[in-house]
Amino acid sequence: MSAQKPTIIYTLTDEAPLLATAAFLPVVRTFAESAGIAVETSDISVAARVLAEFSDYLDEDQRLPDNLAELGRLTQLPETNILKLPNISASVPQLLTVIKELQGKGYAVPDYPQDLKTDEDKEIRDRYSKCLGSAVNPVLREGNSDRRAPKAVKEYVRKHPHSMGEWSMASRSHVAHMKHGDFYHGEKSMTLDRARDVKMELVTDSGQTIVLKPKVSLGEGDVIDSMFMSKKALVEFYEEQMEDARKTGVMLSLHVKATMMKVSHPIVFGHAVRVFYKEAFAKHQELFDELGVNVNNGLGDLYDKIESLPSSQRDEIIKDLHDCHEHRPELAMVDSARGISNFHSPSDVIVDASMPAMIRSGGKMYGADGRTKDTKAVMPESTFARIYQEIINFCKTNGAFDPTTMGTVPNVGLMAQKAEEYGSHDKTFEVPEDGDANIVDLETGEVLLTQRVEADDIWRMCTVKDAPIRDWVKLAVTRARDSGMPVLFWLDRYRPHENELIKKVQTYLKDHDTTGLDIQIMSQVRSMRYTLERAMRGLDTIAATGNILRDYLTDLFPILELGTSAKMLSIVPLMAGGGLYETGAGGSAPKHVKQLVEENHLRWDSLGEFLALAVSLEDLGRKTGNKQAVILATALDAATGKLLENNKNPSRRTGELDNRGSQFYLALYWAQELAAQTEDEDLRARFAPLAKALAENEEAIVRELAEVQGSQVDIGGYYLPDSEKLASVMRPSKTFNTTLESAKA
Ligand SMILES: NC(=O)C1=CN([C@@H]2O[C@H](COP(=O)(O)OP(=O)(O)OC[C@H]3O[C@@H](n4cnc5c(N)ncnc54)[C@H](OP(=O)(O)O)[C@@H]3O)[C@@H](O)[C@H]2O)C=CC1
Ligand SMILES: O=C(O)CCC(=O)C(=O)O
Ligand SMILES: [Mg+2]
Repeated sequence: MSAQKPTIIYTLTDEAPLLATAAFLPVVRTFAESAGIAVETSDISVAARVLAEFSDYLDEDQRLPDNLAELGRLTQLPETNILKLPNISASVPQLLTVIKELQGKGYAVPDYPQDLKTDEDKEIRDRYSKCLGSAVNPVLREGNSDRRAPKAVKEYVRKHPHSMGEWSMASRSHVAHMKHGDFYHGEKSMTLDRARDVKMELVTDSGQTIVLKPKVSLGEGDVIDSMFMSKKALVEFYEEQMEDARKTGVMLSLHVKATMMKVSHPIVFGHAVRVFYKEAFAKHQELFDELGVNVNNGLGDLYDKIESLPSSQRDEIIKDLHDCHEHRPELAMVDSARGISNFHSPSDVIVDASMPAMIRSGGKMYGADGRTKDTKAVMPESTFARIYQEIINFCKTNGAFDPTTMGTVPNVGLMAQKAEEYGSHDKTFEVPEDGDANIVDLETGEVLLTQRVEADDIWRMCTVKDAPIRDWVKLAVTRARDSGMPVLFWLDRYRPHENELIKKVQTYLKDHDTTGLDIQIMSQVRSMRYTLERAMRGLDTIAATGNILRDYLTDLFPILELGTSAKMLSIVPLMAGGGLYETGAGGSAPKHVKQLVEENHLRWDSLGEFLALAVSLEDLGRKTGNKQAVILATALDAATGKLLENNKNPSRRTGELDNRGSQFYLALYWAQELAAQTEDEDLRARFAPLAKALAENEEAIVRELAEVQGSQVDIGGYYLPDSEKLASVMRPSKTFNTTLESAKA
């Protein structure tokens, strides 16, 4: 970061948000620099993270610094101001494509070792695992989460509601989750009486002690959990559900979050694929083992691996796989036109986005024939699955929500310092043998938590530090006070972990003046019910939740309320005093890249960026006493309001206004707001000519932006696009570019 100049760090990420950034950054810089603010970039794309991790394999001029680690360090400084766009949390199949693209571009990064034969293989695999899954967010999110729909967005939706599928009382869609043997039913939890170092060990029935995690340092008041998922129970559950779906003729879909729960959920996913194709696996297991097939990476992995076989052998396998469909239920599809099912890749169906999409569509998903159908949504882990059944019940009884009248459900989520599942990745294991899985105090040898496990069960430990819990309670009280809304803590006293949290919430609430506030604690299912009943009547309710429900609810409610979580304000007040401003609550929208490359239309909505930038500028202005930054922020908010009022959001249809056009309108309205304000003469004088020039050229610019649409474009790569090609595709209006350039000091 520059020593004197106040700085906003703008992250460069992946897929659609990276494309949008190529167009938006020049606009941001033009405005920010007028207030003496530097806008620096930090590339934390999955490609950049791989290159940084394997610098030692690269030529000197190809090397990249470890930007993520640097940003992680900066989160600990009070002056830090980061604008974070969504990034890919890569599954193994995605990582393999990244590696292939980088190698094709002359970067000598090593192959991803599928089979661990040597120590070197293991080392490379360990290094790659740092780039897998949710590897960025837990590092940067050194604060709890505050996500909400701004008033202007709610007002916009009331005028321009999105479509909602109809719910029928006769809908057969439902959620299927385990009733025993999953993490929920086998959880143990405790609050530490003092700081302790612990280890995770398995004492096998054969008398061996296997240390799985040698040391975890914990502080006084930290909450720790030990939980396991029984493989036997999981496989039985899948078998039952698949049979039930077949018998009753309902489609089957699987919803996991293999990216965020990057160790446990790929395994959970893999078992589903193996059970579904049981006979084919039984017949070809030996060959699959030889080929190194790993269906934790999806059926796509199997298809890739059998490519190398002689065609007769390959055809036999494919036939055997197809035969399995004869006595299995119909599978929900990700892309029915291309025959890509729900089992193809663990990162294609991610529960936070997939369940809300289904609920928004009246409980339906796509089948192989391209038609939408009722579905059995299989979500093995019951801990959080039950909330979805509750909303399905509600919609079946009361019909779909009406976006023009429904209340809003903001979220205050516990996630700082790798809270709960965020910190579980290096503490999750597939159990090698039957035995006792113990969390043991390193100094005293005391067994703090013990579980009876069997071979192939998944055993994991989660932790939450005490300070983030205090901070979360404080944030919830602050939001209740600022908004006047009631707060519900979604905590289930029958779940050991949440029972520990309840005690802490009750204690820490006493640190605050809560007079006049409506703060309640209810189990997840009751919380859902209570919140939905209120939302239906137009009433607002803040959900204060743990990390997973933070993730699930901040897609669920925005998708119902606003049609997309891209229109959310998503703030992470860093515990060290800085700010992390996230853009929307959604992901990196791979489908949008496809449309851009094929038709040169980017339907990505940058509203999340606009909203986040305003808060980032305001925060920077207040903290550094930079009045111009605050004026920029106020003007930007007004411009965003005008953009919504005039409905200049990107359209989904090629040929109509897209992301680039929407950004042009934002620049126009922002300049007009600055030209109209009277608080700062310098800013007025600087932006009045720009406002005038952009307005005069509106027609030419919109035409130039529309003209390019409709044909293919080349951005020189997917994970590591060529920056010049990207700039030329994303900035196609000469008139806009030169007008913007003319505003520079
Ligand atoms: N904060 C983060 O870093 C996050 C990262 N991710 C990562 O993103 C990737 C994709 O995840 P996925 O589950 O497909 O979820 P996404 O949120 O990326 O996509 C789901 C759908 O939401 C819509 N959408 C999301 N953002 C926007 C936007 N700004 N403008 C318009 N529409 C939007 C799109 O709908 P449509 O196609 O109908 O236009 C999109 O296809 C994964 O790698 C995942 O790990 C996911 C969530 C958060
Ligand atoms: O970190 C991730 O993988 C995704 C995070 C996410 O979906 C969210 O924060 O809403
Ligand atoms: Mg999410």
